[in-house]
Formats: sequence, structure tokens, C-alpha cells
Amino acid sequence: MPFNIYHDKHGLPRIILTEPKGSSAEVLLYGGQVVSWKNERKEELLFMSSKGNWKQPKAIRGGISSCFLRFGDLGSLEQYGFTRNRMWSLDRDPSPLPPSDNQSSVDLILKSTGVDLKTPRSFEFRLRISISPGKLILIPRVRNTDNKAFSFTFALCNYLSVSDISEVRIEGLETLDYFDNLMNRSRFTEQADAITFDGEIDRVYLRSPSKIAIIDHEKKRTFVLQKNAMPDAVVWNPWDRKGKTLPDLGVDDYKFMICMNSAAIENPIVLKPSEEWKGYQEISTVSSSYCSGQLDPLKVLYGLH
Ligand SMILES: O=P(O)(O)OC[C@H]1O[C@@H](O)[C@H](O)[C@@H](O)[C@@H]1O
Repeated sequence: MPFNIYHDKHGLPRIILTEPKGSSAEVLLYGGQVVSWKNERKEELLFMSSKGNWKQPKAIRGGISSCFLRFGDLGSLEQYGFTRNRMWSLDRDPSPLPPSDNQSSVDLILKSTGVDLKTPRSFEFRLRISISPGKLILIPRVRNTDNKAFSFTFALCNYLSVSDISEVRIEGLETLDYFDNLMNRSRFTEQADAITFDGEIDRVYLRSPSKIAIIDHEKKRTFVLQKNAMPDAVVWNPWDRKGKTLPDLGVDDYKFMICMNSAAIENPIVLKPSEEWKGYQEISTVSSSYCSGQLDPLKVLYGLH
């Protein structure tokens, strides 16, 4: 049995993935959202809001959700897409990916033909979620089942748990151009050696490298985000003022989270009828070895540890 399934206190089906070394993940069929990822020491690696006031149809704030944004040619549907606010199903036929039997994986599917999904275009959205020691892998796929081409933007929204946002440093985005969502999406070039945090940030870094390191100095832990087919990277933290305006975020929660999203935003993905787009994201953790307070970025980004 590759996973277990049970109903939580909201009556929603939850899937539990475990692997022999002791790490685990939990996935909600509602939204296809990863709501927990624990390492073998049972430490939670994903941030979840401390406010327990979650109500459908909103997605729970935290974890990892897919933002299947708007169809490029058809104006906006829901702001950050609708796939995180719908009930997904187990995908019994994940072809052409090999079936995930006997692995710590689950395959989910959301079809536009579902009763509540009256989208202007017809598609199938599949998501494979897998864990292995120290790694969480997500493979999103979108197939055009329509008779016309369509385009869309996409993001995997990763809320990572950090000990103190002021002690976090992101390496891998230096010198890149970015759209600043706090400045009407104006375009700038990153001048800093690394991204550090002392206020609200909401940026879309363009054409980022396939590996980004999120270094948590206090925890002595580094998340390495590796991605394919999602060239952009979103960095978001609301800080205290914006955080207080979000009804589903605890007052101090902004200190313990960083949103580091894999995305395809600048250039929408175009799919002809029956074509499929496939993305890939792997998050792993490495223990940070200190050298005068700084990590060796080569070690983190090129895996020389
Ligand atoms: O409140 P939501 O819809 O989950 O979005 C939260 C944030 O998500 C981030 O990924 C975006 O860059 C922000 O602009 C947005 O505010």
C-alpha cells in the first residue's frame, strides 16, 4: 500500500505518505494541498497558519498548493487560480508517468469536467507527490483536452517553515531581474548578494537558476529548491502590517514563514490540443555547516556536501 487515507475533523480526506527512514507527508484531496512534511526527527518543515479558522472554499494558508492561475487569453478567473479550492480525486492512471505502486507517492487529478469546474477550457491537471529521505517531490502536469490551444500561468506555492525570517537568506536569485508586486509589477534588477528580510516582500524573479538555497541560520538548516519547467521564482513574506490584514494568518506567523514559489509567470505556457506540460519540483534539506556565519553557496547550490 503506497499511502494511507483517513477523514480529518473537517470530514475531508487526508492522505498520509510515509517512508522507511521515518519522514512523512500529508496531503489534502481538497485543493491537492500538501499540509505537512516532517523529517525523520518529526520536525515540521512546512509552515501552516497558527489560526484555526479555516473555512472552505478558501485554501488553508500554508503547506504547498498549486496555483493554476488564469488562462492567458480569457481574463481572470479566481485570483490565484481555482485548483487549490476544489476537491481532487485519486488518479488511478497517471500515464505516461510509471505507476507509483510501492513508492511513497500519491497521484492526484483534477478534471475540468467536474461538476463545479465550469472553466472556459477543458483540461486535466495531474499532480504526483512523493517523499524519500530528506526530499519532497512534486510533479504537476496539465493536459489540454480541449479542441483549441490555451495558455496559462502556474505556480507551486511553497510555505516553508523558518525559525526567524530575519535570520533567513536566499541565495541563487542575485543579479536577476524581478517584477516587484509592491511597485505595480515594475521591473528591477537584484543588486544584493543574497535576499535577506526586514520588511514586506512580494517579487517574481525571472528566469531563475534551477537551484535556489533558502538558508535558515538559526535552525542551521538549508532548504534547496530544485525545479524544472518553472523558470520564475516568487518570494513573498507579508511582514507584520500586511500580515495583520490577512484574517487567516496569526499575528506573529509572518516571522516563521517564507513563501518561495516555483512559477511560470513571465511567459505563459501554451498548450495545443492534447499536449501536456510537465513541471518538476524537489525540495530537500541539508544541515548548514557554518564558516564565519556563512554557508558556502557552492556547496548548497551544487550539492557538494
Ligand atoms: O492570500 P493568497 O491569495 O494566498 O496570496 C498570498 C500571496 O501569495 C504570494 O505568492 C503572492 O506573491 C502574493 O502576492 C500574495 O499576496
